[in-house]
This record gives sequence, C-alpha cells and structure tokens, in this order.
Amino acid sequence: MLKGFFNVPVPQNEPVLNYGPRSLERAALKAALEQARAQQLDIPMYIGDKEVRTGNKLEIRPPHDHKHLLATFSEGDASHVTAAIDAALAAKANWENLPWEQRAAIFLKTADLLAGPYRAKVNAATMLGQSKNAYQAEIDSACELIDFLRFNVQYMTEIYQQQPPISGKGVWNRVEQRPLEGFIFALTPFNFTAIAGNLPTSAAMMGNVVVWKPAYTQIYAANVLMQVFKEAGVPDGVINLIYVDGPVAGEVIFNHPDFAGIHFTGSTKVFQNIWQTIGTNIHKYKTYPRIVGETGGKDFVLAHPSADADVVSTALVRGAFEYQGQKCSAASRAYIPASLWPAVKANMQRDITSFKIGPVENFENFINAVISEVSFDKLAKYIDAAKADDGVEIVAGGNYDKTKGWFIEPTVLKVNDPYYVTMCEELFGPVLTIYVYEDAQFDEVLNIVDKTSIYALTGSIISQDRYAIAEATYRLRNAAGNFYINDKPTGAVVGQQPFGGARGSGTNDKAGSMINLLRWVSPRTIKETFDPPKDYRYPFLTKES
Ligand SMILES: NC(=O)c1ccc[n+]([C@@H]2O[C@H](COP(=O)([O-])OP(=O)(O)OC[C@H]3O[C@@H](n4cnc5c(N)ncnc54)[C@H](O)[C@@H]3O)[C@@H](O)[C@H]2O)c1
Ligand SMILES: N[C@@H](CCC=O)C(=O)O
Repeated sequence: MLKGFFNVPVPQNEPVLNYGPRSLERAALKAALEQARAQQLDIPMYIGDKEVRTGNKLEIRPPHDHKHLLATFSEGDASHVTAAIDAALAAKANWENLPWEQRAAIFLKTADLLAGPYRAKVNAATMLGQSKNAYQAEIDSACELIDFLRFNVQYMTEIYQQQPPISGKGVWNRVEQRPLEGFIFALTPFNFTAIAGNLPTSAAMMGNVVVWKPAYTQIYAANVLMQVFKEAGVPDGVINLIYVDGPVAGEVIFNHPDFAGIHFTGSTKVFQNIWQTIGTNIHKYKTYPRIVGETGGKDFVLAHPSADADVVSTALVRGAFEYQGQKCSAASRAYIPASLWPAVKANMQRDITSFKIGPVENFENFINAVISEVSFDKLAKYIDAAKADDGVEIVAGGNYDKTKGWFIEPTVLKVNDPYYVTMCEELFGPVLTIYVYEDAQFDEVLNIVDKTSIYALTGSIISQDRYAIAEATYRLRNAAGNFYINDKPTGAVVGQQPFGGARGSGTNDKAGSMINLLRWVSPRTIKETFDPPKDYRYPFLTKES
C-alpha cells in the first residue's frame, strides 16, 4: 500500500472547443458522426463482468431522422435488475477497501479519456441519440461531464480531509467517511449525458457500488460512457448498466433490503412516486436510504423597466430555445414591462426567424428535434390549445412537423393571464410564455413570479437598477436554487455555479459540489484514548484525610 497524504491535480474547467469551419475538432466530430451512422450497434446491458443481450431488442433512432435505425438495445426484465444488484454487492468489499487515491485515479483517467480520445465519439453519440447540436453536445457530454469528474475528485479529498478540530488531552478524534451500506440506484434522464455520467460516478467515487438505469432515449450515449468507464479501470460490478422499464426496475430495487440510496434526476412526478414507495417500504431496508433527486422546473426571466432590451431578448432566445428548451433550467416563463415589450418582441421575432432548424449533422442548424414522439405530441397539444385561446397571442413559431423528425418551431406565447397553464406547468420543449406587465406593477409581479409554480429551480432578474436587483434577489430567494442577475437562467458550470433547486424541483443537493458527495458517505467518528482510566472513581469521591 502507498503511504502519504496525496494532493490531486487542481481542477480547471475543461475548455469548450468551438467547432468552427476547418477546425480539427469539427473534422473529428464529422468523422465520428459518419462512422456512427454507418453502423447499427447492438447495445448490451453491462452486469458484473458480462455484456448481457436479450431477445427483446428495442430500436434507437435519431429524433431528427426517425427513419434511420441507429442501433438496437436489449431490454431486460426483473431478473436483470436482481443480477445487477447481486453483481454490485459482490464487487462492494474490494471496491470500498481500495485506497481512495486509486479511485481518484480511475475517475481522473475517465475525465482525460473523455477530453481526448473519446471526445468526438461521446459528442457524436449525444448529437445523434438526443438530437443536440455540436455546441450543446460539447458543453454537455464533453465539458460538463469532465468537470464533474475532476471537481468531484477534488471535493472528495476535501471531504476526507475534514476532521474534528479538537482532540482532548490523551485523545485522538478522527472521522472516517464510509461508503453507504448496500447499493446505490442511479436513475438518469434523457437530456444530459453529463448527468447520466455524473449520477453513477459521484456515488461510485465515494466507494459505493451502483445499479444505473438511464432513460431509454439516452442509451446510445450511455453505452459510450460505459466503454470509457471500463477503459479507465472501473472494476466489473462497481457500475452496472441496465435497460429495464422504470416501474419494473423500481419494484425490485425498492423492495431490496440492501437498497441504500437513490441518485435521481428526472421529472417531479416520478421522483415523488419513488419517494412515496421508499417511505412505504422503509421497514424493509437495513439502513435509511439516501434520497437525492433533482427534478423539474418552470424557470423564469423577470425584466425590470430599467433593463436593456437587447440583453432581455438574448437571454430569452438562448435561455428558452437552446437544446429545444429541453433543459431543466430553460426559461419557460417571462415577465416583461410594457415599456420594453415592443423592442423585446421585435428582437425576438428577428432572432427566431433567423434560426435554422434541422438535423444535427448540418452544423448550421441552431434548433434540432425534440426527444420523442410522445414529447412532440404533448407540445403540439399545448400549442394548439394556445392557438384556440382568445387570451393568448402567438408571437413567434407555432408550427410543428413530424415527417422527418420531431420538429417543433420555437414558439413564443403572450398571455393575458399570468397564471395561464403554460406559465405554470413544465412543458419541456421550445415554448416560452410571456406576461407583459405595467411598469408600475413591478412589486406585484415579484409576488406573481414567486407563487406561480410549484418549482424553484432557476430564474433571472434583468435590470440596470441596483435597488430593483436587490429587491428581486431578496423577494425571490426561495423561487430558484440557481439565481441569475443580468444573464439567462441556463448554463451553470461545475465548480462555479453548483446546480439544483428546491420546492418541487428537488432536494437541492447541488450536483457537482461537496454537498452532493456528502450524501454518498456515512461518517464514523472514532475516538481513541491513549491512557484510559483504570478506576471508575472520580477524584472527588476520594476521602479527605
Ligand atoms: N433539476 C435538474 O437538475 C434536472 C436536470 C435534468 C433534467 N431534469 C428534469 O428531468 C425531466 C426530463 O427528463 P426525463 O424525461 O428523462 O425524466 P423522467 O422522469 O421521465 O425519467 C427519468 C428517469 O426515471 C425513469 N422512470 C420514469 N418513470 C419511472 C417510474 N415510474 N419508476 C422508476 N423509474 C422511472 C426513466 O426511465 C428515466 O431513467 C424534466 O422534468 C427535467 O426538468 C432535471
Ligand atoms: N445544469 C444545466 C441544466 C441541467 C438540466 O437539464 C444548466 O444549468 O443549464
């Protein structure tokens, strides 16, 4: 065993490559896209040391080109969930006894593999499988995931270094950070490859073993991540990747006595069901499971009359429509003062009509497809209802077409009622709803912003008036876990803006921070006494002579 107190390399944010014409990264990415499209993968589950294939093959098709078959994957059943739990538990003792610096090395290597030889491959997989353009894939599956890995390694060491400040005379107090007793279930969403990678690795980094179930619509890139984990040296059984219907997986996982925690990102409804099931089954577990979940949002932009109209419209078009509004942080409701509205509206219409919409393989397209037909149909329904409503004006977009892919035009609705359904509910697509208020109503609008939705994930105030900024920052203190001043509400960077929301948006355990990693350990306090007493009697019991 190595002996020493080790420092890890100081983490830096991974630079975002720009993929400009004739750049090396663009050529590599184009080649990776072509290669991926040319082959039809048969993607297995990864359980212990086995690649598991079943007779139940489901198809993966690019959302922007649903006639093209990209790959198939093997869907598993309850027996595969049990096998994954068994494999995880079998790997547990060796993994948790491995010195922490060896675990750190594996995940630092994972980051370097993603930054180098796997960068084009994982970005291409995210572009094709999830319909993200090159830039959105780069900031997600490359940079954010690399940052999660490198910064988490740093936070892990800081957690281990935290020790009780005082040891009394003749005593040494110390705290050990044990992995949780049992296995962790990582349940990941479709929209970010970085999140799919972070949820299993952050728990594994702290010495835990994991059963990982991604959204079916993210499996294409999840498969690349698993290859990287293996090449980086994550031992068999430490992270087991299964493709099983959510409720089927839940039935096995949440009834298992060794279930020790869930690391979830996804919708609020699913998380609340899971929490309820865990509560019902609480007597079945050996330990109280950790429940960590980052969920939905109804993220706002509030413009003050002092705001610059160009800043407002740019924050809105980027914040609402990048990745087709399918970021939990996407601006989906905005409050604009009447005096600014004509300029903001004109700017937005100019920008939105200039957007190019189409497949990710064409790098000129700013907007690509939404993730699935289910999502397409749901969004189309909200848009149709808005068109039929006298209280709603279609300011931009409003069209959709599923002939080649699940394409929805970026759509801006202006509503008379600040509590109109699309101001309150998470649609998770390129639909932004705007309420225009009288300039004098700013104070009242602060209350409306605060109480309109059940969520509290992200939000922005845009203003050049410092008193208004101070007032909004205070009054909206519980309305967003990530609050922005003069910026769009998306694009949090690991190591800079720890991410997560409260209220209906989750447990706010801040992905990419020490706060999150602390949920995956159970501290043990150790007190060692060097010269223990050998007589029970206190000195004061001694008889005076
Ligand atoms: N707050 C955040 O950090 C954050 C980040 C990304 C996405 N999100 C949220 O995620 C949602 C979009 O992702 P999604 O559509 O993949 O979410 P989802 O809730 O549909 O799915 C998330 C995961 O849960 C699984 N699942 C679904 N139903 C299940 C059930 N009944 N039992 C067990 N597992 C089940 C899915 O298969 C998937 O793996 C949005 O609501 C978005 O706001 C939040
Ligand atoms: N962390 C990302 C959002 C992740 C959710 O989808 C952002 O800040 O935009």
